[in-house]
Amino acid sequence: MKTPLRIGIAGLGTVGAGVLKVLETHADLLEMRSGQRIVVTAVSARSRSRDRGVDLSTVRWYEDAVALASDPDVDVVVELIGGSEGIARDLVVTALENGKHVVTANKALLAHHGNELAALAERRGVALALEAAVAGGIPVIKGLREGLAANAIKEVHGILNGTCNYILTEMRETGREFGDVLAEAQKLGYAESDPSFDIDGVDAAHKLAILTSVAFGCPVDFAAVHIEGIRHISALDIEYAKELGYRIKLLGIARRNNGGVEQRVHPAMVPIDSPIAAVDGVFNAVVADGDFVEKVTFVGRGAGAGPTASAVVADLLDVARGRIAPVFGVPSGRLARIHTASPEERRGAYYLRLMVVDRPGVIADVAAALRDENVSMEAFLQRGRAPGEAVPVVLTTHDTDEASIQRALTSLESLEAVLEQPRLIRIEQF
Ligand SMILES: NC(=O)C1=CN([C@@H]2O[C@H](COP(=O)(O)OP(=O)(O)OC[C@H]3O[C@@H](n4cnc5c(N)ncnc54)[C@H](O)[C@@H]3O)[C@@H](O)[C@H]2O)C=CC1
Ligand SMILES: N[C@@H](CC=O)C(=O)O
Ligand code: NA
Repeated sequence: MKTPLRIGIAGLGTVGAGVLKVLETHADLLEMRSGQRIVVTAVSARSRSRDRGVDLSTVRWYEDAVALASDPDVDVVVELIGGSEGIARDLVVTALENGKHVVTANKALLAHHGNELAALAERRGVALALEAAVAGGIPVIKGLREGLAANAIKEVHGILNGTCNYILTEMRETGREFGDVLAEAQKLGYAESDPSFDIDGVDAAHKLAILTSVAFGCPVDFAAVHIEGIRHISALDIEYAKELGYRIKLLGIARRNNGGVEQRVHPAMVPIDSPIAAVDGVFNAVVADGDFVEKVTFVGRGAGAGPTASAVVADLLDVARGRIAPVFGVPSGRLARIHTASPEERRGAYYLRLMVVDRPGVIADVAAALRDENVSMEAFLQRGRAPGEAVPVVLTTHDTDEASIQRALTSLESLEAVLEQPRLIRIEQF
């Protein structure tokens, strides 16, 4: 019988408490599957008194999480504190330097420091496992790195933030306000400790940067991701999307383009009958397009205690089985830097909403601004009459260059009859 695999968990919040629960519930099942008992020998968290539903009285408690990384009775450090700097980074670096395996759900840390941490883990011959960091409970890292390893990947895209998808779904289905739904997502344990990371698209960008590295075999390059969030999505846009046959989703897209790879996170309209449009609530979806397998879609819960803990514990099983994969699918010295294609190189359709003064000649001015940039309109909506007052005018375009639509937008903004900043949402046809 093998000696137990001893783990130390730093951070006992939503995910940490979830991991304790899975380990307790499935102790025998996990041992049967891996051939090794997994035992928690040490923990660190801010509040010692909080009830986490699991008896921790025999477990060593560290006030200083970094000290846990030097405990001789810990084989694997599970980092569930969060944040790209400070304590989480110090803990992971110390654990790897001490030759301990690390399992983490921390996408911010990996997006900013993944390259050097992967190199350090390789030098020490230990695992740095990250399944929980991207799309929560969906085994998308394993899916790409192992299941699709025979393919050159052309594109990977998807819904990568559960909080935003939950907010957009609730707004659409119930007409509730953005702020109320966000508070609920926080209560459910979906949101980041700073929820602006969710709603401003930063969390999805962290995940996309990691996915891009695994999909294309390049170093993680968070700075290369173009990021827009969902703050400006209004109930009006959600209604118009419905009417035009679309749903609004916050998407992450990494696509080969002009010899490079473009990486973008932004809200997009997707056709209502596309598979991704049906992915609602806290669910995430990742679609990978491989040259031999073609499109593969992964769908599941992208946030919350149970789903995220499921991914953390699966990584612990890999460690117990002695399986140490290259962190990003390729040994870190062989990750090949790749040219970043600018978002300006996008070609596609767009939705545009303007608030204009309802008076003769305004629509002709709008049409002229688009004509001057060679932008062709596909649909046009203006309902109701409010002479002299603000009314919404909505249009969609045929495929056009991003650079052209951005120039047209600048002209439209400068029209005296355009009263608010125009809203532009990309339309993605998958
Ligand atoms: N909540 C979710 O659905 C998901 C979260 N993640 C990631 O998992 C990580 C943890 O997230 P949550 O559990 O949601 O956060 P949380 O805020 O619920 O828990 C964080 C824990 O870290 C502890 N902590 C903070 N500073 C500490 C310190 N200096 N020393 C020791 N402990 C400290 C807190 O006491 C708390 O127990 C983050 O990296 C997050 O991005 C990843 C996927 C899903
Ligand atoms: N805040 C994140 C948690 C999972 O990564 C999300 O909402 O997706
Ligand atoms: Na995952």
